[in-house]
Amino acid sequence: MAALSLLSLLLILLLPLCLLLVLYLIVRPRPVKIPIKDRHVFVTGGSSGIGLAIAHRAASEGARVSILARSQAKLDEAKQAIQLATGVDVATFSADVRDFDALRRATEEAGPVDVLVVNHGVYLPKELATQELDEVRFMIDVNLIGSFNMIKAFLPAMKARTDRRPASVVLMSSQAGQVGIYGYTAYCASKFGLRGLAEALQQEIIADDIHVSLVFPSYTDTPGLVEENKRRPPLTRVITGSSGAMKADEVAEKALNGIKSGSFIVPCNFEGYLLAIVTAGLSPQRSYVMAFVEVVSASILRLTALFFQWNWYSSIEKWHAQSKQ
Ligand SMILES: NC(=O)C1=CN([C@@H]2O[C@H](COP(=O)(O)OP(=O)(O)OC[C@H]3O[C@@H](n4cnc5c(N)ncnc54)[C@H](OP(=O)(O)O)[C@@H]3O)[C@@H](O)[C@H]2O)C=CC1
Ligand SMILES: CCCCCCCCCCCCCCCC(=O)[C@@H](N)CO
Repeated sequence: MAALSLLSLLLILLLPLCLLLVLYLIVRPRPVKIPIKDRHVFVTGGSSGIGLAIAHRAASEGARVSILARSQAKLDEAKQAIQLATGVDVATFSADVRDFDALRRATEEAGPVDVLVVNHGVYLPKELATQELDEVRFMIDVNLIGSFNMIKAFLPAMKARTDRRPASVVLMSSQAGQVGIYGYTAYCASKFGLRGLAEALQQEIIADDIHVSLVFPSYTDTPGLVEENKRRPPLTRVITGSSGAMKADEVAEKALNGIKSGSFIVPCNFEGYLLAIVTAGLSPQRSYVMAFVEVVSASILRLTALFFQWNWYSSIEKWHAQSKQ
């Protein structure tokens, strides 16, 4: 009897250890560290919000920083703020990410980039039934096609870089790129699109020692969010109610840590970790510890996710019942 319980105890201990060992051996791509100090970090949308916070942090960590956005006035303001705080001279590029030729000119002027942070983005929430197609196209063009444009324009010089250390392409998604949310149809589509781009691109550029990170922030206090708040549909508010806004600098810290540790998926808060695990799917995973957590918690988190959906659909039902009265 005692021997039997000893055996089962051994098995209970051994099984997870074996799983850890297997995962340690098989996780791909292999772990990598991306240094930031003395490297060229290029941030789109670097004149405001999350992008500005990332540029700021990268500068204070000793990177050479360039920022790109449309408004030269906002770029100058950002440049000044970063210079005042860190003493680092930031290069600015005024261009629209929808204009591929302008991006080609920017890459020629900027020189090879080591960490390309494709962060720019626009969000105009509305139910699809009433949203004009122009607004839909605007979000897809800027968020998705604009990201393609950036990568197409900047990747050739990144591949040809003489700095042989590992490089990084970072895409700023959103939790709305992991789960569909009422009022965000076009925005969700643009951000879900980035995931397909990122997963496929990682396979294509791994041989160049370039590593993709996909960042998934929740609501973040930024000038963009202030505008979004003014037009967010009531049901969007109800469904996302539990998510308070993070500070842009907190998100920037999570993003930079994720980039430096070469993480493919970069969550930004606790909810984000749960979302990352439950939506892991076939995404690459470099960390055997995270892989272990994904494998053992998959079913319980799926159950949790179903409860979330139950809650969301109850809210929608209740809303419609009330508005009919
Ligand atoms: N804030 C939030 O709650 C969340 C944001 N995100 C994502 O994070 C990213 C940054 O968001 P946030 O900091 O809030 O945004 P902001 O609106 O504060 O800043 C957006 C930045 O992108 C630039 N930009 C916008 N359109 C273009 C364009 N066509 N070409 C070049 N640059 C452009 C803006 O400059 P200019 O207007 O001068 O061009 C600005 O620098 C976005 O991708 C967003 O989807 C994800 C989750 C939550
Ligand atoms: C196990 C399951 C855990 C589930 C947790 C689910 C939480 C979902 C919250 C989604 C919030 C969306 C924030 C996007 C904001 C954004 O991107 C802004 N730019 C939008 O305008």
